[in-house]
Amino acid sequence: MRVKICGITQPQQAKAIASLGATALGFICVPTSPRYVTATQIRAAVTQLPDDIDKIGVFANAPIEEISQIVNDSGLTGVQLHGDETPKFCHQVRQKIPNVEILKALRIRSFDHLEQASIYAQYVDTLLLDAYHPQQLGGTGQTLDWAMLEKFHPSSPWFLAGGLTPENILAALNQVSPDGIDLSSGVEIQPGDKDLHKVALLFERLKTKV
Ligand SMILES: O=C(O)c1ccccc1N[C@@H]1O[C@H](COP(=O)(O)O)[C@@H](O)[C@H]1O
Repeated sequence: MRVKICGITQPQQAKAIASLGATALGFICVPTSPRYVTATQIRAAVTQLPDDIDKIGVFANAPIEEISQIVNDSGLTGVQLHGDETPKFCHQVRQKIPNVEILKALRIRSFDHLEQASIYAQYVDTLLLDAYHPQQLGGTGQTLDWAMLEKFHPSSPWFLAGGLTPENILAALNQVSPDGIDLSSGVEIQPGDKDLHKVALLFERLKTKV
């Protein structure tokens, strides 16, 4: 299973989290976020990471030119579209930067909202389900109703996100079977400052999952 730790701001923490077992690291490219990092900051972390770690930039309603420029400048290998991007926009991003993984984050409000996922699955590589918050785009620590996802089997791989922690991860994975998990505030001391003890505990807990 893929494990993405998101909201990385410090190169040393990026290296440590990769060596603890993360398969992907996320960098927030949304200027209003307390976890925001510039392309230069991302590059400083990316250049110290092994090739087999996915480096995902998180964007929300950013213009395609800006996404493309940041990918080129930073060495990101994937982009997570976390705003109100349409399927058409996702398709245009793929055409502009074809060799980069495209993840579409959907902030799920209700069971009906899950239907959107099948539409997006045609245009992106990977889906990511996050909890809906009326004021914040992400990194909220709010969990999804996992029971709602028990029968969620989209045609593309998908990540479970939203309020995951070392404490609740096994309960979540007992209810749903995603291809990957994504944690941010659940493994932090404060926004952008990861708690390496919590990250280590997460991987200890995941090892007990059969
Ligand atoms: O983390 C942020 O500040 C952020 C800002 C804008 C869009 C997305 C953001 N984070 C993403 O939110 C999810 C879930 O986070 P959490 O585990 O509930 O704290 C995760 O995918 C982050 O990439």
